[in-house]
Amino acid sequence: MAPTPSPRLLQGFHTPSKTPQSKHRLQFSTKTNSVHPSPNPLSTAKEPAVPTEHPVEVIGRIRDYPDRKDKPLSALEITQDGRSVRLRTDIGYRDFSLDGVSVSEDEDLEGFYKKFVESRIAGVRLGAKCTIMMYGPTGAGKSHTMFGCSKEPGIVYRALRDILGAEDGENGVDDGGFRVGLFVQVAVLEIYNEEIYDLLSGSSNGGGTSSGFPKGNTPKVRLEVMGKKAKNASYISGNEAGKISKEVAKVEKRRIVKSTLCNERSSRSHCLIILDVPSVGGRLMLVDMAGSENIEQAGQLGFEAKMQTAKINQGNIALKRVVESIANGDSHVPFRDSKLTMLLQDSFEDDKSKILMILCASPDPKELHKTISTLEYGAKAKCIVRVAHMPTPKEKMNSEESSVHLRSRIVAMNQFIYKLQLENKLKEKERDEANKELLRKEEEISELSTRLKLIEGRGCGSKGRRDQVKSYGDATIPRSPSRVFLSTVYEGEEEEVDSSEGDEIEKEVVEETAEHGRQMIDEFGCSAISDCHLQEQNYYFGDYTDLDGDLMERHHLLGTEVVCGKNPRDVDSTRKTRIQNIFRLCGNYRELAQQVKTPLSSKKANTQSSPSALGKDLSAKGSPADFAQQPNNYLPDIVVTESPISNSVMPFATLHLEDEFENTSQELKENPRPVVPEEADGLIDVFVKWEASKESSGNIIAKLKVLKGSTLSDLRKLIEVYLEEDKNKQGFTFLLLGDPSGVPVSREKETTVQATKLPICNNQPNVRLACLRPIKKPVQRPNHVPFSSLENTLPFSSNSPSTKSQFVEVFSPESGYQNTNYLAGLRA
Ligand SMILES: Nc1ncnc2c1ncn2[C@@H]1O[C@H](COP(=O)(O)OP(=O)(O)OP(=O)(O)O)[C@@H](O)[C@H]1O
Repeated sequence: MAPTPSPRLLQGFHTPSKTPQSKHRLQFSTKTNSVHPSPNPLSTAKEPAVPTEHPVEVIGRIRDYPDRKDKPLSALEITQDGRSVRLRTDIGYRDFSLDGVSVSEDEDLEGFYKKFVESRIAGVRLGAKCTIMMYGPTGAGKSHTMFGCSKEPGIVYRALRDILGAEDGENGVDDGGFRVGLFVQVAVLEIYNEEIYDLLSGSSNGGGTSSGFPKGNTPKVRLEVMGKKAKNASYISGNEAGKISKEVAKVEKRRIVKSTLCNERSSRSHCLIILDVPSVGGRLMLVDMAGSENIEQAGQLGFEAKMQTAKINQGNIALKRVVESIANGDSHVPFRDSKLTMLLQDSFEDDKSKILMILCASPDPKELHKTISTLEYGAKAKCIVRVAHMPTPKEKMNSEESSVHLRSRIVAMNQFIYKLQLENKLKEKERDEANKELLRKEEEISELSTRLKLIEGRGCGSKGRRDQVKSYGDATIPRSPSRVFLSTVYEGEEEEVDSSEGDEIEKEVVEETAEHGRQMIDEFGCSAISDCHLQEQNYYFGDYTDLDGDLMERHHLLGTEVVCGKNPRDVDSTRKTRIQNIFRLCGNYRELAQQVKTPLSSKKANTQSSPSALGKDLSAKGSPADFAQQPNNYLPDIVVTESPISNSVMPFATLHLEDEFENTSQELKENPRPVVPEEADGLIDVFVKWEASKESSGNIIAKLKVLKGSTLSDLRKLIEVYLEEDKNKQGFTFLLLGDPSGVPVSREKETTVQATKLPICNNQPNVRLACLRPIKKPVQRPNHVPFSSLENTLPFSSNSPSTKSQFVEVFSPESGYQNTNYLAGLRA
């Protein structure tokens, strides 16, 4: 027999657009006659997959024959998978697909409960919401399944036991204490003639309360529906399943029953047992519906009976319409059509709620039409699917606003983070700079501390040395031939040197022999002698009055003495100017020394002209300090320390000593030191004057000491140094004969003409006269830097490029060959 669904159901699937106001979009399928209908028709369509769920689970329970002795062949066949029922008739059969089918003859209540209900009850303990409703015609076993019988408890008591926990041995069930302690609240309602009654309320002494149990057969309290719940419903609460079960069993007997043709104790009302688990938010609704019987078949006669039956069916019919409306996607779901549907509204609308519909049916072929009607209803309910909640436009807008707000906050936070990172980088940079500055300051402090210690260490000695300087002036120099260590701070004065000079001028304490000072005092009558140590090179000077009564100034540096007239300008000249001259001398000699390595004490070296040989001998002697400590070697009066300059000036210091031996005092003669080859050489005095002219009187302007082997070029350097202080300094040429009739020596020949070629002065063989012819063109003198290279320090008296180049060839480091010749010339 072909299924005959209602024309409305055959209209097919709903469309979501039809349920814009439906909070829960339930979908209903009409494929109830298929053997394996899909619960979700959308799953078979080629539409985008939408998350759905199956909120209504339909289970069929086929009761036993009332009379087992004379039972006909069953009209129902259960498939092997236990999910489909085949209804056989005389003209064919009809299959109904359910979620499960149980035959009570084969499966008692316990088995049925465990198989289809127990899992739902467990979910309620965890906070799920479940509605279990019994649907079927009268006498089909709804109340039997829900409440059981004396032999076996029904779902209500099993659920209470499972949720609350049964005492050991109670109801013959030992749960091992698993379900103990869960607190529940239970309300029992009855819907009769479309009125809600509180079965827990009313008692013989005034009615039940929420905290007590109703006593006696007191009138039932009618309740109003507020929203989706019965207002002011009584409830029983506790965690003892036994006590609550007893009360539920007691009030269940208060239901209105009536004997009908189909059921001796037919339930004339719908009974709802509502169990809440507040601690977890779980809810269990157990609904035993009144029989959906045919009025005539039920044998209800009379207007009142028919009206009662009609009211009973009102709930069933309303529930059926609700299911169909939800399934059809109607804009309006008639929940308010009956009290039953009003109280069941949450069961359909709540996303967390599931419905377990138990279809009770009789295997009796006489009840076939009622069975078909019941199975059709169940099949419809089974096909209801719940589409996942779709956000409403308002919710969507709120969500979008929320997303925009969050994005703006993210942007703001990113900007804030970026700002903090920049500030952090700046602070790190400042910290690094501060650390560097701190390190610099620490280095300065360390350096200053070192200087302070050095100064403090010199302090005592300096005072003594200054005293000795004074003794120089008083001509009380000890005449011991032994080395007298005379040390002074630079120039013996406490004046601060100009900072620009101070970097180059190192104040050092030096050891000085008494000979020089004494010689300057004895021979020249210097009134005061000051000495200093410039870059580890001795320099001392003093004033004296020469035989002509002229005030002269005598300088000694590196074996070279410079004697010059004490120009009145010198009185006003600063120490700085004097130091500049001395520095230039030192610079020249340093440069020379770097070019030529001359052994000091080797006589052979005096005749050797090979630079390599000279250097070799020097290296054989070791360091100057080692050399000075060798007993057979001459101890220079200049204490040479380990420094590039002192090493470099060592040969010239020795040369100077040769001269000193020639002019040695008696004490030195009494204690002759080993004569070194250089002692055979001597110095000649060269008086310098300008050629007499309109501008010059021709007086002697300076007296210089040079080596006999010196050339005019060498002499020029000394003169130019002297002339550095002369503001009217001019270039000059040497007059070989010392008078206007003399022929000037060209600059090119100055390097080849020895100073001894100059005319003898005052008939003294070791005295020469250098007459200078001024070159009119003034020469701009640059600011010289102490110890700079010669070409940068010494002024040029001629603009001739050849002269300059020659000059450079002699003294520049690149002119090793010429330097060698120059030294050889000096020594010759
Ligand atoms: N599975 C069953 N096994 C044994 N007896 C049953 C079974 N189902 C029902 N009965 C018996 O059938 C009778 C009717 O059952 P029940 O009262 O449960 O029907 P009902 O569906 O509730 O009918 P109504 O709608 O009129 O209340 C009861 O006496 C009950 O004991």
